[in-house]
Amino acid sequence: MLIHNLSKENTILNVFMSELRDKTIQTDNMRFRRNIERIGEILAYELSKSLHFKSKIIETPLDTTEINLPENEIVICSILRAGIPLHNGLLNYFDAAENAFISAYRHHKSAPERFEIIVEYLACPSLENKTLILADPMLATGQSMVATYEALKPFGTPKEIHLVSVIGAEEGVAYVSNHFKNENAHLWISTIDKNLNEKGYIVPGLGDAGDLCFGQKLQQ
Ligand SMILES: O=P(O)(O)OC[C@H]1O[C@H](OP(=O)(O)OP(=O)(O)O)[C@H](O)[C@@H]1O
Ligand SMILES: O=c1cc[nH]c(=O)[nH]1
Ligand SMILES: [Mg+2]
Repeated sequence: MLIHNLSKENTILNVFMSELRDKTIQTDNMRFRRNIERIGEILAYELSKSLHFKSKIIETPLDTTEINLPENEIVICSILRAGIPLHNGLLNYFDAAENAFISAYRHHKSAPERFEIIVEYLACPSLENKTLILADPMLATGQSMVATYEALKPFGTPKEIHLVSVIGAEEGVAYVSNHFKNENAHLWISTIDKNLNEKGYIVPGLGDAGDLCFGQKLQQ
């Protein structure tokens, strides 16, 4: 799997990242969601550099011109809840993409450090020979991404897979990297943090992305 870590370069992305992480600024839910969406747009732009382009002739009012346009049939699959603003950002750029949604949440069992991934809802078009984008802002242990990919297998075999995320933990990045090692796969990520705490939260991270987007939920 090819890893594209955007934090290696200084860009405007750093402003959006600093606002997501800042414990005061991040309490503005609308700004938090919008910053994730804006990062989705940046990641879409970066990912677009790896698409397959074909030349097309366009007629302007004055003449014709040749331009290369992407040919990929894209399906964006986001993981509820926190995936929704990232999904919107990707869809803002990939106008013609088809869409899939999956609910994968970490269900904490008896001890806070133990959880399993519960997949309950799944809506997906055919993935056969398409370009699959899996979007989730947080890549902590990597289990949600992998459980999602496994749940999507009955919908067909994509010809390439792009994982899109905002913050990953080194452990989760290693886990998905290993899981997708035999696939034509890329990871597009804003930054990678060192640690995971005992509850599976990324450190320094930003906290609970789902809650920061949409408010706290009652534990099931
Ligand atoms: O890499 P992992 O260890 O699997 O963790 C990442 C997942 O955890 C969060 O979801 P959460 O279960 O908090 O659901 P939510 O989006 O509804 O808050 C996050 O949005 C990812 O989906
Ligand atoms: O740090 C983390 C890990 C998983 N999910 C989150 O929202 N934050
Ligand atoms: Mg959450």
